[in-house]
Order: sequence, then C-alpha cells, then structure tokens
Amino acid sequence: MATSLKTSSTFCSTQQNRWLQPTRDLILHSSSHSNVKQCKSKKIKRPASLCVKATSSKVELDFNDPSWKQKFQEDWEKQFNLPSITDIYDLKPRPTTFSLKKNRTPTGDENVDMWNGYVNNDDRALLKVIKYSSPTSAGAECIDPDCSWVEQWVHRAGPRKEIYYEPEEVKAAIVTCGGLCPGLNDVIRQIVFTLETYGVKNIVGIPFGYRGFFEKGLKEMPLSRRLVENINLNGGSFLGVSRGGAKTSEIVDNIQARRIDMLFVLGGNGTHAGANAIHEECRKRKLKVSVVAVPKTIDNDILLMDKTFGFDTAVEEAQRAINSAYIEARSAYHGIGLVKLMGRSSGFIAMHASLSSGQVDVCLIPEVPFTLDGELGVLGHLEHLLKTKGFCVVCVAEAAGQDLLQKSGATDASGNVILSDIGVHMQQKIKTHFKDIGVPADVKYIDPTYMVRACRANASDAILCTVLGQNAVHGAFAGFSGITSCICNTHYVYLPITEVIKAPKRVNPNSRMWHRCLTSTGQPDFH
Ligand SMILES: Nc1ncnc2c1ncn2[C@@H]1O[C@H](COP(=O)(O)OP(=O)(O)OP(=O)(O)O)[C@@H](O)[C@H]1O
Ligand SMILES: O=P(O)(O)OC[C@H]1O[C@](O)(CO)[C@@H](O)[C@@H]1O
Ligand SMILES: [Mg+2]
Repeated sequence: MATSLKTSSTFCSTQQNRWLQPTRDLILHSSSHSNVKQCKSKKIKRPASLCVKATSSKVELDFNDPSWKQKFQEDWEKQFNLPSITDIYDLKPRPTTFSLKKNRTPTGDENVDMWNGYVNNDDRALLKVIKYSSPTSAGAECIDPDCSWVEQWVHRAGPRKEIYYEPEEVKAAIVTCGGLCPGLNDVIRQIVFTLETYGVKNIVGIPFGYRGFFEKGLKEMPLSRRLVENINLNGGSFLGVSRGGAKTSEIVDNIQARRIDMLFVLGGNGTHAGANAIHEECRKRKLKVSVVAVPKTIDNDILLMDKTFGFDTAVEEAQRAINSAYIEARSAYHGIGLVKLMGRSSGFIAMHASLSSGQVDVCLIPEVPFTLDGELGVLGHLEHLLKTKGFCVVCVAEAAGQDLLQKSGATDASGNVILSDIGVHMQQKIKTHFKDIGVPADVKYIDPTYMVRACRANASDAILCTVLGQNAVHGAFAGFSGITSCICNTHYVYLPITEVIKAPKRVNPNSRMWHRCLTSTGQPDFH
C-alpha cells in the first residue's frame, strides 16, 4: 500500500514519537498485513515510517546508501531555493539605493561601498537546531532511523547590496487578505517606510483583500509615510480585508493593467496559496513582478516558522478571557468557567493561553481527541475537580471535538469549513450532566471571538511586524518572487511559499510544549 502524504508538515508514523519532517511530498510504502513494512522499491525491511520518498524532486532516499545525506541536502537546497525574476529575465543588478549610512564622503556621494550592513545572497540560517539522539526523544523530528544530524539551511532575509529594480520607476502595491489579525497596520506601515527609503514614490494599497483587484468601484489608495505614520496605533487593517474571490487570472490582468511591479501580500494559508498562484501566473506571462508575502494569522498555523505575527497578541487577549472565567468560577459555588478560543485547524492559541494564564484545568485542542462522557471523559474529571478544589476552568479550541458534533457541511467565501460550535455544545453537556447527577454546577461560558484579534499588536508582535515588513521589501528589491518573509528558529529568513502551504501547521501532541501544557493543567487523558 502506498499512502501519498501531500504535506510538508511533521506527520506521525505508525510508531508514536517518530516524526519525519523532510519538507516535501512524501510517499510512505507499507505492507498492509505486517507490522514490519518494506520500502517498495528497494525491498529493504524497516519500519514504514523510515521509507521516505521525495516525489516532488524524484529523489528516493535509501538510508543504506552512504551518500543519502548529501542527496537529501542537495534536494533540500533545490526545494528552498528562492524563485527570482532573474530566473526568467537576464537582468543586470544595480547598486542598492537602500543605505542607513547618513554620513557622506567629501564629494557628497553616499559611501555605500564601505558599508557592510548588507546580507550576502549566500548567507543562510539553520532551520533546526536540536540534535535528537533517538526517534523516541520528546518531539523528535528525524529523517533517518538513527535520527542523524542533517543541516537544513534556509535563506537569510535582509537588504542586498545589489537590487533588480529602479526605485523611481517602481509601482508597489500592498494587499491584506483573510481575517483580521493584530499587526496588519504595523506591517503596512513598515513596507511603506522601507519602500520610501529605497526611493519608491508610487505606493498603493489595494482595498479589501484580493477583491480589490476585480470588484468594480474599489479603487487603489495612494500610500505614503505621512499617511500611514500612525496606523499602527489601531487594530484592524487600514486597507480592509476580505475572504473569497480567488480569481488569479483576473487579478494578474489587473496587476498588468495597473503596471504593478511589486506586490506585498499579507495573509494566512489561503492568502499565501493565492500569492503563489499570482506569482506563477506572472511568471507564465513573463511579467517582471515580485510577489512577496508576509505570514499573518492569529492561528499560528503556517508551516516551518516560529510564529506568525498576531499570534502573541491573540494569546495575550485570550488570557484576559481565561482570567475572567477563572474569577467567575472561583467566586461561584461549584463554578465551572468555560472559554472557547479561535483556531481554525490548530490548537496553538488554546495551548499557549492555557500555559500563559496558569489558570486552566483542562485544555482541549483538535490535535488530541477526547471524549466527554464515560469513565475517562472530560465530564467525570470536572466532577472530580469540583469535589477536590471546588471550581475549575476549561479552555477549548474552536476546532476541538468536531467528531462529537454534527457537521454543517458549510464553507465560507474562501472555501474554509465552517466549524460546529464546540463551546455551546460543551456548555450544554456540562449543565445537563451535573443536573442529571444531582450536583450543583454554575457554568459560566465565555466566547471572546473577535476580541482576540480586533486589537492593536503587542510589543513583541509589533517588533516582529516591523522586521517582517522591512524584509519583505528587501526581498522584492533583491528580485525574489513567490517567497514569504518570516522568522525561523529566531532568525529572519525567506522561504519559498510552496514550502509553507503544503498543510496547516498543527500542535504536535508529542512535543514538549503540549506536554508542558499537560503538566501545567494536570489533566489526564480523556480517551
Ligand atoms: N488555494 C487558493 N488559491 C488561490 N487563492 C486562495 C486559495 N485559498 C484561498 N485563497 C484566497 O486567499 C484569500 C484569503 O484566504 P482565507 O480566507 O482562507 O484566509 P487566510 O489567508 O487563510 O487567513 P486566515 O488565517 O484569516 O484564515 C481569499 O481571498 C481566498 O479566496
Ligand atoms: O473572520 P471569520 O470569517 O469569522 O473567520 C474566523 C476564523 O478566522 C480566524 O480568526 C483566522 O483564521 C480563525 O481563528 C477563525 O476560525
Ligand atoms: Mg486560512
């Protein structure tokens, strides 16, 4: 049996704790009748999880081959190579116009050559820094059976000494798509500031997401440092956002008609897929356009990066809801505080808010199945908590426990599944349960919904936004396109969009972070 896993995310093999993360499409060959699985082509006996085939690059890894590591790294290099407008055009670079050095030489020329503040195109950052000694190490991400150390380098972000656009001739556009997220205005602001520093004069905002490219009556907004100076003081998006309308061809017609040279796209998974489609279409039409994305989502569900901007702020806001639930529960006789937090496909906000607040007794996330009823169910544990400590707080991620609910089958304008309401369901179940067993319980349910994202970025997000926004502009001037500006392993890097959109990032139930959360809540397994 060959199972094609169209994902670059860590995926759990048949053996728990054994996680593989070669960021490419993988084919897992397994024999259906035995626990010992074989690599189909080589007939090598080893667990299924260790038979890895990189289909996208047609490189099959055979770990008995002494040069497998070199092959892996060559393949990695190809995968993470940054697409550039120089791939389709024979372009001559020019010296950059970006310089922070204000001192001038006696002749009045900027002393650009002497300044060493540029990033070399060959600079790299390491994506992973832990050497796991065994696949059974907590959170291990292994490539081969011995969990060998393999360097996985990605391209360092920042200003280059040479650029591929004449700033005076550039028209740059910014668009914000998907749901709101703290920090959108900070990124818009920094993109504008940095473009102006290069000398760009023609900067426009596209209103209301991708819709602004084709909806009649929506006009582009001229942007300048003066106009965006204070927009970071408010949440939301200065340009507006929207979902739906994935009309790549029309969008690119519009880009062509408006003579846009650089497009900065702020958004989540969907937006990145859209940005990559625009980049591909521009390439097909041989347009000299750089499409650069900046990963935005409170959900923190984009692959490979430490975090997306807005996530920290959302967690901080979520903490306030948890604190209110705690105070309500603590002050009531047999109080049960229940908080539902956003996260379309992953439990990062719930896990981090539970950890940071320290007030949560039970944290439920979509990555870890649970039951409500029965001996091992959540309700029984709540009974125990009321008996032993008199009150409790539950934090549930919106995508958790969907298997317990009827599916609506509905989708939003972008095609995202509309989730059934686990918060309301749990509230009812808890009330009914305690009524049935004749134990008083005072349930206080809080759903902070949009409050966690319709706010201004906190300090750490504001800094992240500043760096990512600036680097997005540096990336475009360096000629890259189809890339995203992000933070990996604490360093600022560029990744090809294709590598980050293969699947949504999800909480690894074998990670130390989830285990830390369990230690903090003290909750048992609920299944
Ligand atoms: N596969 C795709 N190809 C092209 N465009 C897409 C694709 N998926 C989504 N889009 C477009 O990207 C935009 C944003 O998508 P979506 O609503 O899924 O938000 P998102 O970027 O994932 O952010 P959020 O984290 O808020 O969900 C929409 O206009 C949508 O039409
Ligand atoms: O803005 P909308 O369409 O209500 O979408 C809400 C969704 O957007 C997010 O805030 C970001 O993806 C999710 O956490 C949530 O499920
Ligand atoms: Mg999305």
